[in-house]
Amino acid sequence: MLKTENLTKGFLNKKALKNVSIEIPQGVICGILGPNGSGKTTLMKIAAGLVNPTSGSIFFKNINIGSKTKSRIAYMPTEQFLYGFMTIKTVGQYFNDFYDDFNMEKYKRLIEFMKLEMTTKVSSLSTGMGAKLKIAATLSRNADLFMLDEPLNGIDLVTREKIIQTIVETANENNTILISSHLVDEMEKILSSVLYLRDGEIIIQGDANVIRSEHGKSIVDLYKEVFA
Ligand SMILES: Nc1ncnc2c1ncn2[C@@H]1O[C@H](COP(=O)(O)OP(=O)(O)OP(=O)(O)O)[C@@H](O)[C@H]1O
Repeated sequence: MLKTENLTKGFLNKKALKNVSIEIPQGVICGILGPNGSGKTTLMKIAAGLVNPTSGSIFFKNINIGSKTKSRIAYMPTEQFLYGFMTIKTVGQYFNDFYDDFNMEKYKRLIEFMKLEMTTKVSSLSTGMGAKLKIAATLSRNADLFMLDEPLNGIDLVTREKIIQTIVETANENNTILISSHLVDEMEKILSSVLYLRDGEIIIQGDANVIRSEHGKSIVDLYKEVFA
């Protein structure tokens, strides 16, 4: 579903991605795992069509990333991208107007599940509440590829569980979910595929069960070993 060939991205004298060649199949929840600065966000931004690679290629369903692919990809950045003056209700209306694949019923259900109120203004949300809103809005699209950059950061334990549950409910055989995270412990149980990124390079990639059995350890333990 998402394929890159020798993807490289340079910023001035820094290479954020170095010859990254990956293939992420349809129907998986794939973790992009790596420490700070390893290139996770850069990879997602290139796949979302927001950043151009310096060299190499990237395809989504065999089409070059561009205007055609953007409408099928739902990308949730780490930063808050919703306007402070909006209420949770108007965020839903805004998404509904903007994206043909937006499911307002799912949005209403997720807002309730996350214990948010439709009348609350974005500017008055706490960090964790803002994170829940971003997740609800992004996962209410019926996209083919969802990319969630650090969806659990700064979020309390109970809410992290809710977010994980929502991700699992959204996953199906027709879509792909890509999640970048440092909180590998909590992600382990839902990841069916993983990419380990170090310093812009892919060091391990593939099916989570195959990687577990090849290395004789969990995804978390392998993470600790590789990045120790
Ligand atoms: N716009 C930019 N200008 C210059 N350097 C950049 C830019 N964006 C990213 N970088 C550099 O590219 C490298 C990879 O950054 P990236 O944000 O992709 O990492 P990350 O794995 O998402 O990190 P984190 O976990 O801290 O969010 C870092 O060294 C970063 O400083």
